Amino acid sequence: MTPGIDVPDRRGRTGLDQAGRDLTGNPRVKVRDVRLLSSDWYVLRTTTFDYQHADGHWSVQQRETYDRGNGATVLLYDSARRTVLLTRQFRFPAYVNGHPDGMLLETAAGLLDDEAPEAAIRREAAEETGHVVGEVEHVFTVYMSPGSVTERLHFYAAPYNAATRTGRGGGVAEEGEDIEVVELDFDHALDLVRTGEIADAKTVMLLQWAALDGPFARR
Ligand SMILES: Nc1nc2c(ncn2[C@@H]2O[C@H](COP(=O)(O)OP(=O)(O)O[C@H]3O[C@H](CO)[C@@H](O)[C@H](O)[C@@H]3O)[C@@H](O)[C@H]2O)c(=O)[nH]1
Ligand SMILES: [Mg+2]
Repeated sequence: MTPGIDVPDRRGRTGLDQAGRDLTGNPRVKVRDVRLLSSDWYVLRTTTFDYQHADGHWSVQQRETYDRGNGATVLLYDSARRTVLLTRQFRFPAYVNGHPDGMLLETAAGLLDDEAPEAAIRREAAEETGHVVGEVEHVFTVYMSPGSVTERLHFYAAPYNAATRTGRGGGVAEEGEDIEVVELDFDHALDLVRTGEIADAKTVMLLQWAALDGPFARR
């Protein structure tokens, strides 16, 4: 009996070794085996598959995948005041890998929790920043780290202003979240990308999109 496979793990999941076994979309890939390495919070698997190379020969490959589900993020912007609303929170994985204090400036974001991406991002924006936004604009949906992490991240943008503020934000305290809401002048935010002080991929992508194609683009 293995938690996460035949009996529930601590988050109630079973069958975690089934992912990918039924894939048929790519005739050059035949999944042979899926081994669950960890399901303590998110899920780590190693998958063995036959892979047909471009020259026709087959080889056996093994790849670890880290599965934390899918996520969504939103750039909150105020065109009239030329500002954006970001969050600052402690990120241990960044801290342990060279970030000076692990306090990252990021666009509001979160995991989907079985919701549709648009519903999830409205909930996360409200929880993290205290703003209940109206229409959200879909920007793009991308794989953030396709060699190892399964996650697809859905990107959105939405206007905010004094009228959309309904609470203080800060995240869900019971989940251990401790999030500071940070309003920045848009040009200052772009400067922080240049200096490396904004070092979170989704945030860099949304700020550059806003300058190139979004609300602050020169047209
Ligand atoms: N106990 C426990 N809790 C965890 C663990 N990992 C995460 N959590 C909790 O799970 C929740 C995740 O918060 P969300 O707001 O849903 O996700 P996020 O971490 O902000 O993720 C967003 O940013 C990521 C980094 O850029 C993105 O990868 C992700 O797609 C999303 O946009 C938080 O309450 C966090 O404390 C863990 O190992 N153990
Ligand atoms: Mg979050």
